[in-house]
Amino acid sequence: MSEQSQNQYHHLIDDQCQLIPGLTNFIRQSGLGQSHNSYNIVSIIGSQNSGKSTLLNRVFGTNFQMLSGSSRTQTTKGIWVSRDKEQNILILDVEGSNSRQRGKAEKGSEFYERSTALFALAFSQILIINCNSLNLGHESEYSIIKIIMEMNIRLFRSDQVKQMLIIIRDFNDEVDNFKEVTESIRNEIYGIWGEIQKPPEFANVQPEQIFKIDFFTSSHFQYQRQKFESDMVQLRDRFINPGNPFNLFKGYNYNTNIPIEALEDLATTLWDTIQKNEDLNLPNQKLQASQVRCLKIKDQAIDLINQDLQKLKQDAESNYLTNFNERAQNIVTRSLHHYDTESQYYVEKIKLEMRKVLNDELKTALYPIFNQQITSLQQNIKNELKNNLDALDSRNTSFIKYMDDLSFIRQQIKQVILQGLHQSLPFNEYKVDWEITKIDSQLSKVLEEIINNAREIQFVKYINSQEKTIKNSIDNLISNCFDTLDLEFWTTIRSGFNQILKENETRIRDQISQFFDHSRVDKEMNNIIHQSHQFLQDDIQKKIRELSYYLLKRFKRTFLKDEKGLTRKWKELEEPVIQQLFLDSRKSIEDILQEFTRFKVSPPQSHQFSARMSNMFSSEIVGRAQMNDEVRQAKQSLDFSSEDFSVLLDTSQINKIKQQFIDESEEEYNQVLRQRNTSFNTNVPKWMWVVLVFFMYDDVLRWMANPLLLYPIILLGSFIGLCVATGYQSIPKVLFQQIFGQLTTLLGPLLLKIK
Ligand SMILES: Nc1nc2c(ncn2[C@@H]2O[C@H](COP(=O)(O)OP(=O)(O)OP(=O)(O)O)[C@@H](O)[C@H]2O)c(=O)[nH]1
Repeated sequence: MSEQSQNQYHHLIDDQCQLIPGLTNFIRQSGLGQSHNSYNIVSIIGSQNSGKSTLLNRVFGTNFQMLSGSSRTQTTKGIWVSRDKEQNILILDVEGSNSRQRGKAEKGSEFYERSTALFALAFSQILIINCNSLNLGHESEYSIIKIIMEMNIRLFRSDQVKQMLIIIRDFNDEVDNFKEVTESIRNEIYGIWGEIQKPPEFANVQPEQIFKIDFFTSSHFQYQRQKFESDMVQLRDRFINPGNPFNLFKGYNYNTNIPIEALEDLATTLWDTIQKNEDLNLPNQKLQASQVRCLKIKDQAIDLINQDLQKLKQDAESNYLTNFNERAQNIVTRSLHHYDTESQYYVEKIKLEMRKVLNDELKTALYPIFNQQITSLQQNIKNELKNNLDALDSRNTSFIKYMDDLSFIRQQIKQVILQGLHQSLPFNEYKVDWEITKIDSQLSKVLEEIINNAREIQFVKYINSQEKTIKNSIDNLISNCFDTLDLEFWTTIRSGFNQILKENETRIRDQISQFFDHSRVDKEMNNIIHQSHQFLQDDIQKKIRELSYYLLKRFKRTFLKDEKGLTRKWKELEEPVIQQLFLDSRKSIEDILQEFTRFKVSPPQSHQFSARMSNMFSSEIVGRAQMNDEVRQAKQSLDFSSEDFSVLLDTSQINKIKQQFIDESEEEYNQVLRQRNTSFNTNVPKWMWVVLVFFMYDDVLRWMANPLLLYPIILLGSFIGLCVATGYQSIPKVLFQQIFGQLTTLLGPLLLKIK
């Protein structure tokens, strides 16, 4: 065949029983690619050199090679495909039967003839059986029809009645009666139908239920050439003119056609099945071809978006993508759109099944990228939380403001999670498979953990600072009580401590109950109260180590000072009075010391808790019998008796401190006595003062000339004058007495020694 004519044909099956790929290409190149399922297929079978190619070329405008001159060699080998010059009709020219050249083929000529004829019957809508009027009635002419009928029983699940057009060539209507001839052939065929072995279910089936047989006669090719050509034109009209009452495609259901681009798959499947000599089931074969095609279209639809998918993957690996859903949607939509467009003419069921497969594959391909996106989202959330918390920490705000800001941040991040999930979910239908609810709760869990952690840290800081405040107040209370030791020591401590707790508890409760639940607040308050009680114990224990110092200090204040706090004038007091004063003071201190045998502050309850308990005790509703364990315990703690107080100082420690105090207080007493009995200025004779003034006066005048002495004296004089003028003359008097008294104490003994 020349190169030019090669383009108008496709050699579908060669003479070695091989199906040659390229039918789809041929369909495209011959301009049938867009005909979808509105096309027809016409095949021709018949004896070798019976003028098949000649007929096809005349009727369909094809250019099949014809035998020229007197050569009787075979021109058509295997099956060749061409198309009608105008219409969407594919034409199959099948190698002639009774081929002498095929005798040596591998599986034999009979197998080959049967296979190609069966293929032509199964593949096409109209099978032309080319007969010569001269051969009619010959066994060889009917053998092919017999074979087709037999084989067609195996095609009984065909989707349409098979249409056969028997063309009787070289028909001479002057000699032969068309009606008689065709009736005779029809009877012959029905006779064959009766002869062939059929499965039981075909026993009562009439051949016309399976075959539609039409006849056409053509005039003698050589002797009635003009008429022959006119017959060919008429025959063409039956194929192409829908208005022709003998139109051969009338009533054909094009929906049973698979799309033309799947024909190659169908041809391959059919030929394989025929070659394996398996049962044919045309609708199934068509479904199979549809399946193969839909699978290919599905693969194309994946290939189409593969590059974008890879790009999305790369981008998602390096960053969180705010437009992930849009990009994923675009990928899926584009892929499905391609699939829908390309598969629209295929069997609905198969089309939908494969669409689901495509959808699943797209979802599966997107899932790891989605996972990456969620990992980035989680990281983003953590980073954003960290930045927000760092900023909040750096603002150094109050506890309440911090907690308010924290809950604002929590709300904000919740929004970020919602938005992130929205941005990462391309379709709502993916929600379940991609476990969005689970991811949402995981991300929320991460958020809650970080927020709770920050809350707890801030809470601990707050509690610590509050405990510090309480501790300072307790420190002050204890210091004051030790500075002013008296028999009311424990009462003062208890009421002071109670007051501190009450004030702080109200404040702390108010603040923390805005952010923590009732039981947590109660628990923390009890801890604070317990801790405060511990502070109190520790503070008192610490001070107790210096108890001797505080007792002596207290003793001095009672013994050395009068009720107004002024230093006693010992010289004005008689010794027995002083002794009595000493003994009284000592006794009171010894009494105070006895107070330190036990720690007399019971572990307190939360004020609000106690108040609740008290209310409950006073309530008549709660009878003793109804009192539950909690109430009973609380009541016991309120009834704390002195027996329960812990030991502070044992008897030996008390005795030791007492002894030390007695020694030190006696030393003080003796010193007072010495002071009383030692009078420097009264023991000095008056004449001695006169002599002293006589020898000193000129020196005094000389000292006065020195400004370092004169100015302090003037300043001192002015100060005394100012105090007198403003009515505070007692100030210089007291100062003078103090200074003079000290000087006398220091210098008196020295001067006495000199004397
Ligand atoms: N008597 C007669 N001869 C014809 C007719 N049509 C064609 N021929 C001749 O028959 C010979 C074979 O024609 P082809 O058209 O090549 O026959 P064919 O059946 O395609 O041949 P193969 O493909 O080799 O089987 C040629 O010499 C034609 O001129 C016809 O209607 N009657």
